[in-house]
Amino acid sequence: MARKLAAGNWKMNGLSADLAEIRTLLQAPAPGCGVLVCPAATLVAAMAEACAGSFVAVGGQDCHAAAKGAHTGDVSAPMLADAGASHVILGHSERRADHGEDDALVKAKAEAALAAGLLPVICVGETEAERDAGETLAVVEAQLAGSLPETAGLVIAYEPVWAIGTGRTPTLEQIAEVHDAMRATLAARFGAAAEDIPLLYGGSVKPGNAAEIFAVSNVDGALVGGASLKAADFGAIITALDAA
Ligand SMILES: O=C(CO)COP(=O)(O)O
Repeated sequence: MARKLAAGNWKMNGLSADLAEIRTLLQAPAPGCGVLVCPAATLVAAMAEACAGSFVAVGGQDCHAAAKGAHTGDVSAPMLADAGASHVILGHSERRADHGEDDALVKAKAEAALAAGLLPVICVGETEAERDAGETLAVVEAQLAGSLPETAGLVIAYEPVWAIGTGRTPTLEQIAEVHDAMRATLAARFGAAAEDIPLLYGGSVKPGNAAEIFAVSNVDGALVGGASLKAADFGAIITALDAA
């Protein structure tokens, strides 16, 4: 069984004053599930310091495929690890859309992350047009085939693009269909190790819908955007996962 994981993606939000939300989160008793928060690169070191020795792990939101070099504005996996990160989100649909990232680049970044000792959180998911065309499983399978690293030390997040920041979510049956298919694909690829890969759902997860999503087959947690910014909301989602 994969360890359950509640992950927060702060996206391009958060100034140093917002670390107060993390300090509030840390006042709760440590849950049994894993907890991860991924702030912008500017906050990784300060958040890692605030979370040192606590139940909250810290991650980046992207890394370059190279360990260092002439890549102005980019951050490498060793830099994130050096700042105290243990994870890095890769292939988020916002990066695929905003920066033209394709599966091959996501895979190269994942290999770089693993080489630096970071656990990649690889994001996949269909657009609304792809779902309407009945292509959801094919799109997700192709993204997994193209973007996974060679080894099974990773986390996968299924994030339908049309559910991100919209307040809309797939039905529980639709989530189960994709998560079951992803587990089967991972088993074919990695064998028994696939059971240990946490499969997160992401897209408009809130305190009000978390419990029902966490009860879905092969859902091991969530990658939470907007509702991870406030300790009260993210704390409620963590509590729901812990109880699932
Ligand atoms: O993209 C997401 C997490 O990576 C989901 O964002 P929201 O939870 O704001 O819909």
